[in-house]
Amino acid sequence: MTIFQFPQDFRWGTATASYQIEGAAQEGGRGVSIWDTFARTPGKVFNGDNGDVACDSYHRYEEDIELMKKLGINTYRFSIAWPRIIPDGDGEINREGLDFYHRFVDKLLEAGIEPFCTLYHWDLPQTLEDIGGWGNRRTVDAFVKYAEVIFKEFSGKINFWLTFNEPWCIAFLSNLLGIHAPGNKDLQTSINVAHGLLVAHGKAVQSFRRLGTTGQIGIAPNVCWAEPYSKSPEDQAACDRAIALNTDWFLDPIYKGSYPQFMVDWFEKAGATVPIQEGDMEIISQPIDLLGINYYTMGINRFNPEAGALQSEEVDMGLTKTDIGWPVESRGLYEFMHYLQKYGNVDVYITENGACINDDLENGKINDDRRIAYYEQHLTQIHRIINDGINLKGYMAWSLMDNFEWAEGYRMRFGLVHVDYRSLVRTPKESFYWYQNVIKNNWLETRI
Ligand SMILES: CCOCCOc1ccc(-c2cn(C[C@@H]3NC[C@@H](O)[C@H]3O)nn2)cc1
Repeated sequence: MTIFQFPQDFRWGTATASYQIEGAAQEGGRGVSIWDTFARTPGKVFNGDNGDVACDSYHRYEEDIELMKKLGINTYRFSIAWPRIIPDGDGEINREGLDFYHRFVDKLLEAGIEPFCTLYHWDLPQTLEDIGGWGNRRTVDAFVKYAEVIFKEFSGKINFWLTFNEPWCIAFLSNLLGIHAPGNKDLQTSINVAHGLLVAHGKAVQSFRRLGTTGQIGIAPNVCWAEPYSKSPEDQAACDRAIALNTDWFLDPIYKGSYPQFMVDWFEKAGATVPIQEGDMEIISQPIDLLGINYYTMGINRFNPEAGALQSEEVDMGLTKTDIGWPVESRGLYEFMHYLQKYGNVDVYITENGACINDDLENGKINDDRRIAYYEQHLTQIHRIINDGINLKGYMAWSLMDNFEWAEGYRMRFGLVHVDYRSLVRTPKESFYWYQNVIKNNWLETRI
């Protein structure tokens, strides 16, 4: 057995997102989001599942906060649903939506839990998608207006802010691969979306500073760490492209004021260009205070000219997989965090990490040992990373509870707490109690 002690000020938390847990999709003045539309499009979401009810956290948030208190977390990452605040995307403010989040945030603060707020976690008002979504500058300006409403309302209550969750998913998973909403499958569209959200990010950071909003602000890319299947230069280049599209494509503009040229050249060969306007890169590269990093798995990749826009194919190496099919390999988190140092030793929070393990109730318990093993491996890497002097300041497990896992619907379960979607009864899993013990001790006791 080994004991890994964490820093005294290390933040322990969990993460969720509005569309995945709230439900009440037609309540409180909420408008329609692209995920309401996408989920109702036949064949897009497993079993035709949608977020109409989800975990009903809109009504059960006090019960959720009691679970957080029991878990012992001091930080809770959530997202605000833009369609609850400005239902048609760019028009009237919905006071009822603001009041809901005030009640929620006040309860969190009462419980001694730090709110860690994501402004955009994929639920774009449908009216803005109807005019071209993030590729239309009107959507960018509407986002800034929405962000300013939230900054003015919650400054002083919220001190940790993220503009966007997983920009690669927003741009490429959703507009090149078509797997998430709105489901486009076009390279130029996806590059336009990526650029639009980056400009929106930069403008929102400018507003954050101008309004004197309390706290720190950043963005949360999801990581793709890939290592070459062979020593061939082609396989290494295929890995470089896969890593860069999730990370450098977004963080180079933010930290360096320019896109990674080798990727710009790669896409130009495919006939796609970045729609940069005068002043965009200066706006995008507004200094930020922190980074959220979402890590789930890593890949062993090789060059394959038939393997999509990047010609980079992940090879199945026979590793243990979670129930969503992702290899369990915590080493990639350690390697990535050292890769990230090229942007400086910036303050980083792991804003998502977790395992899809679909164990169900057995005699009133959920013995999700595989999830415990996943967390033990990844928290061991977190300890190594901190010991290397990297400014890793906190960790939020994905997720507090089972919830709507996008195109996978409700069949894929990432929660520390089981949700019975018929009764909405919440049941802490064995991993909940394991994580509770880590938090209480502020140390990790490995079993080997
Ligand atoms: C067959 C081709 O496949 C291409 C890759 O397809 C995917 C799908 C899904 C993901 C994905 C899902 N998650 C978890 C979420 N993070 C945010 C939060 O809302 C969680 O629910 N992270 N990444 C990545 C890649």
